Amino acid sequence: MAVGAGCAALRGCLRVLKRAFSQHKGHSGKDMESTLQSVRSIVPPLTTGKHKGQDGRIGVVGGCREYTGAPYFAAISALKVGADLSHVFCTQEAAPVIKSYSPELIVHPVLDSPDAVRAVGEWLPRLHALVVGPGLGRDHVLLENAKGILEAAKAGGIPVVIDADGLWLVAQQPALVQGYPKAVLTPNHVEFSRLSEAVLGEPPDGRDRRGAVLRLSQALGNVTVVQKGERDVIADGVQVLECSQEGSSRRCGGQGDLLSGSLGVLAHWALRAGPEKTDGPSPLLVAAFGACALTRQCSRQAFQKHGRSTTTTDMIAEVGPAFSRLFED
Ligand SMILES: NC(=O)C1=CN([C@@H]2O[C@H](COP(=O)(O)OP(=O)(O)OC[C@H]3O[C@@H](n4cnc5c(N)ncnc54)[C@H](O)[C@@H]3O)[C@@H](O)[C@H]2O)[C@@H](O)CC1
Ligand SMILES: Nc1ncnc2c1ncn2[C@@H]1O[C@H](COP(=O)(O)OP(=O)(O)OP(=O)(O)O)[C@@H](O)[C@H]1O
Ligand SMILES: [Mg+2]
Repeated sequence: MAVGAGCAALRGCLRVLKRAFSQHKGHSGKDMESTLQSVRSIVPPLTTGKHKGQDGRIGVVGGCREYTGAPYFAAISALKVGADLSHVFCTQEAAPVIKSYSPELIVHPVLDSPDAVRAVGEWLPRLHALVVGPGLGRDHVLLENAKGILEAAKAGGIPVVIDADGLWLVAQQPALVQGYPKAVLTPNHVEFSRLSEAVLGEPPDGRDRRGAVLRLSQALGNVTVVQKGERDVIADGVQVLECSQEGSSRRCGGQGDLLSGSLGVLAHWALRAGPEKTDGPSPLLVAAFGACALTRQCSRQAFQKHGRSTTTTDMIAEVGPAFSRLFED
């Protein structure tokens, strides 16, 4: 018993040392392959003995008058990656639009109601992960409701992926995610600058992206941060990974939504598998790397077929084949 506990502690120490040593070095092709292998280890097997919901019940908080595509892209991506149920919590006006895109999503028209936080809160215990922000918009009432939902998710220990206007909210109130170990932020270039200025009081150093992402992550109490770009840079306060999986030169809107929706499922799978399985990088680093690689591979495959006319819908059609290619072959 004591020997077993000692071995587990030693393995834990070795993991931390390995992570600390890899903090400053580049991420080579060999590292990429070993991280992809870690992603493969968290993917749950498809077996006949499972019940609906076991492989993931994901919620997306977003969808308003202006933006109905973003929450749809995030929620459908979660399903296509392998979640069993995908919910969207949006405004009353956005709900019929999102429902009409897909009969597969469960759409709750609650986000602009006076008791939005209670209504979503009732669902939270049934969700494995929450994606906050795609298509949320910047309306004050919606942001306040998203804030209440985020606080309830934290109180319930639910993993949260924060993207798009959810990051706008966090830039106004960084304390919302400060030190929450199950949070992942997925800023694009502009969102990253905004967050850095809000949290660190200065714009990021563009010559040292790895350092800039690590500093933001540390300042937020080791929250996982994914800076999207030509290469995706991912840090969890201790270690930095880069994903340079080949994507495409198409920069149509919605690709980030595919990433955040996929990450919702992968975060759940990775945390469930735990650090013993991911062996080296933390579960959320592995999940984030997996979502980045998958999004870029979808972009590559869609671009091979559609070239300049590639849109996010074409990329979503590639989620299945891209996932198999990266994580199952
Ligand atoms: N079909 C839809 O419904 C979509 C809705 N979206 C939503 O639109 C809302 C606003 O999102 P935005 O991403 O526009 O955020 P912002 O409103 O903060 O705008 C960011 C601006 O930065 C620019 N930008 C992005 N990457 C850049 C880079 N590398 N260098 C320089 N400029 C860069 C963009 O063109 C954009 O104008 C969010 O709610 C988002 O989810 C997007 O997700 C796209 C798809
Ligand atoms: N210059 C680039 N070259 C290759 N891939 C890129 C480039 N910029 C972004 N990407 C990839 O595109 C995906 C989305 O990143 P992007 O910066 O477009 O997010 P976003 O602006 O939040 O998207 P959205 O329109 O969904 O809000 C990520 O997987 C990222 O790796
Ligand atoms: Mg975005």
